[in-house]
Amino acid sequence: MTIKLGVPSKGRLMEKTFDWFGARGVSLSRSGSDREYAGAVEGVEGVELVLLSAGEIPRELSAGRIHLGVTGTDLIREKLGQWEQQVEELALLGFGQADLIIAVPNCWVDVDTLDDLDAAASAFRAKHGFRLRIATKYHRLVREFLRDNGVADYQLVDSQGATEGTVKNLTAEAVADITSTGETLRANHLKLLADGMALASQATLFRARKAPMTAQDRLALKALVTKLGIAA
Ligand SMILES: Nc1ncnc2c1ncn2[C@@H]1O[C@H](COP(=O)(O)OP(=O)(O)OP(=O)(O)O)[C@@H](O)[C@H]1O
Ligand SMILES: O=P(O)(O)OC[C@H]1O[C@H](OP(=O)(O)OP(=O)(O)O)[C@H](O)[C@@H]1O
Repeated sequence: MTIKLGVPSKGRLMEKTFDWFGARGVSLSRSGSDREYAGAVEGVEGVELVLLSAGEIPRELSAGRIHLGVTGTDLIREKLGQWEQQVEELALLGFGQADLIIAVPNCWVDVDTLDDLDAAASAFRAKHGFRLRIATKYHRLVREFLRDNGVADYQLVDSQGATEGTVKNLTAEAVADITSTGETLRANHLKLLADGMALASQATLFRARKAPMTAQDRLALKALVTKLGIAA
């Protein structure tokens, strides 16, 4: 058998992940054409590269189909209940930083904090007869964050992309999404709440707690983490 290392197959995390491993003497590369999801690992024995969507890596780790995986901390916490029992954080990789935040329209001049949002949500329900809508793809994280901060009278509406557009499109009153430069929020006339940061995320190397391993795999894993300069 081999140790399976899951890495994002494209997008913002792939190249930086390749660079991070490369800087530590483990060369990851896509083999074949640009469109073929096959990869190669050089510099360490017994490790196989599995190219996957960043969003699918949590599930593959949890199922034990990959032993190691690189993805955002936000995706692990959102997609895996009791994530710490399923995966171990081996290393924060120092890129892919993004914050999960709650944002409301700039024109809501009386709403700057979560307390204000709670008050606005109650007033909204009384006036409109339905709950204020917050668009997000981070259902678990946003529910937990708002519950812990006493915001009650809202409903989540699912948005899998272009979330900041939902306010202009009148399908939501507020959004909960990832931001890094803040440009998308600004361009869509949204402001983040002063205490509205639910999570600071970055790309992280995770180990699956339940992935089956032979004695040989354990040696390969040990050699890999030693080469990467991390403890496991
Ligand atoms: N500006 C940003 N916007 C969105 N995600 C970001 C940003 N910066 C870093 N990230 C992180 O990148 C990860 C998502 O990466 P990406 O968008 O490539 O994945 P994905 O949407 O699952 O990809 P795919 O389209 O292959 O399904 C998340 O962990 C997220 O926190
Ligand atoms: O703060 P910024 O630097 O502007 O980045 C934030 C934007 O980037 C992400 O969208 P992505 O590009 O993944 O597209 P999506 O809308 O399809 O999720 C995220 O959902 C925000 O919309």
